[in-house]
Amino acid sequence: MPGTPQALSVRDVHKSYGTHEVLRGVSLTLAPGTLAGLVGENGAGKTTLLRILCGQIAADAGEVEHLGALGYCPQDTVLNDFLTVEQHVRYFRSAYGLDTVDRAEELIEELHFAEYRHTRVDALSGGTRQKLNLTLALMHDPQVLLLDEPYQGFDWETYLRFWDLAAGLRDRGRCVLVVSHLAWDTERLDELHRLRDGVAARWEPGRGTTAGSGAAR
Ligand SMILES: Nc1ncnc2c1ncn2[C@@H]1O[C@H](COP(=O)(O)OP(=O)(O)OP(=O)(O)O)[C@@H](O)[C@H]1O
Repeated sequence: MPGTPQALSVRDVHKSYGTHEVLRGVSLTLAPGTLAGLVGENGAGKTTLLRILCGQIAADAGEVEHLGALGYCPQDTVLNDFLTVEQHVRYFRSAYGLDTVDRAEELIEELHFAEYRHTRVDALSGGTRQKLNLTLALMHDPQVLLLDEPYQGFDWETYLRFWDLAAGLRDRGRCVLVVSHLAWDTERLDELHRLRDGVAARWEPGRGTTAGSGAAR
């Protein structure tokens, strides 16, 4: 809708690694209260785009804007093997400047791993590490969430809980972008975008792409 502030706005983003042109003008807009998917084949540039969106790397050209705080859950967990779950939460509380860890506690309960609160990361299963990774990305209740393959290693129950969590965030007005190499469970999404040949396009599986990639909603 014209005039409505977008939660995330990406305009004509370009990125090359040496002579390898990965992003060739990506445009994408997401409104507040949107649960969106971004799919693309291995190597399509999804992680590159997310790293640009969260400021980890610079684009060669283009503009990115977002409302409020941003949460980024990277594909690889960024955890310290020698710290417990609770120590990670305390560390991130301080990094985010939060008064309480109430939201982290809620997420730990929602994702069902409270029993590992005092366990060191090197003794956690891969799925539980990923639950902690997700909790750390969400515990400051960001307005915009960028989740790179967030359900890797989750068992079925946890996978379903993840989607409940994502839908709940959307219902509270958050903008959630779930990135995957598979167009899987797309009916859970409000909208789906595909990254291909360096550009993003709105995509309806089985019905093809829609011209004008940035013209979401
Ligand atoms: N730091 C880097 N230096 C050089 N090339 C890179 C770098 N990071 C990524 N690439 C290349 O850029 C392309 C896009 O990589 P990227 O990780 O963004 O893709 P992706 O869509 O996330 O892939 P996947 O689904 O496998 O995670 C790949 O060809 C990759 O090899």
